[in-house]
Amino acid sequence: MIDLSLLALGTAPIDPKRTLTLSEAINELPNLTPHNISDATLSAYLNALYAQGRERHTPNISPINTIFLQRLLVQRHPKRILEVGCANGYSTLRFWQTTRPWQAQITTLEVSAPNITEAQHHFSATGAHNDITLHEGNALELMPQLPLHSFDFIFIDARKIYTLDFFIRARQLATPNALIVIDDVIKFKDKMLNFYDYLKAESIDHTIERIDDDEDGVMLIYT
Ligand SMILES: C[S@@+](CC[C@H](N)C(=O)[O-])C[C@H]1O[C@@H](n2cnc3c(N)ncnc32)[C@H](O)[C@@H]1O
Repeated sequence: MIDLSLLALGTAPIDPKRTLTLSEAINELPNLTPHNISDATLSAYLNALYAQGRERHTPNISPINTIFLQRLLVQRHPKRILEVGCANGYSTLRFWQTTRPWQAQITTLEVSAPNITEAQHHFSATGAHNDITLHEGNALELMPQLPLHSFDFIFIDARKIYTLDFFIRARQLATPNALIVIDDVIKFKDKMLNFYDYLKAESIDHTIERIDDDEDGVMLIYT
C-alpha cells in the first residue's frame, strides 16, 4: 500500500466528498480566459467531474490513483504524454493540471464517440484544449501513426484484453528513459494474462504498485 503521508503535492488537496455538481462547478469557473483557471477552481471542476463519473459508472482513475500518478508526473517532468483511453477526460485533465507548470503536451486516444464529445467539452471548458490533442479512433490503429520514440510518459487505460497490443505499440513510441504505466493490472490480471506471459518471456523489468484496497494497481515499466 502507498503511504498517504508521502503524497502531498503542494496543490489543492483532492476532496472527493465535495458536493458541487458539475454544472455548479462550471458556473464557478471564473470570468477569466480558461487558461488562467486557478488550481483550486480546476480541482473543484475535476472533483465534480469525478462525482458525475461515479454516478454514471465511468471507470475513472480513483482519487488515490490520481494522486499517485500526479506524484509520478511531478517526479519525472515528462514533456510529451500519451494516454490510451480517456473516457470523459478526467485522467487527462488531472495530468494536465499537474503538468501545466512546465506545459507538457498531452496526446490522448479514445474510440467511443460519446466519450470523445464529452472529453472535448471538458478540455475546452477548462482551457486545456491547447495542450491536449485527442485522436479519435481505435488506439490499435492510431498508435502506429504516431511519431516513433516521442513520448516520455505513456499511460495505458483502455480495453484490458488488448493490453499486450497497446504495450507493444507503446514501447515503439516511447523515448529512451520513458515511463509506461499500465492501469488495473491486479483487478483485471485475468484479462491480460498474455501480457504477463510476454513480460516474462522477454525478461522485461516491471513493478506493480498496489494503489488501494479494492485491488486497483498499476504497473510501471521504464524503457
Ligand atoms: C477505463 S476507461 C478510461 C478512463 C480514463 N483513463 C480515466 O481514468 O478518466 C477506458 C476507455 O478506453 C476506451 N477504449 C477502449 N478500447 C479502446 C481502443 N481500442 N482505442 C481507444 N480507446 C479505447 C473506452 O472507450 C474507455 O473510454
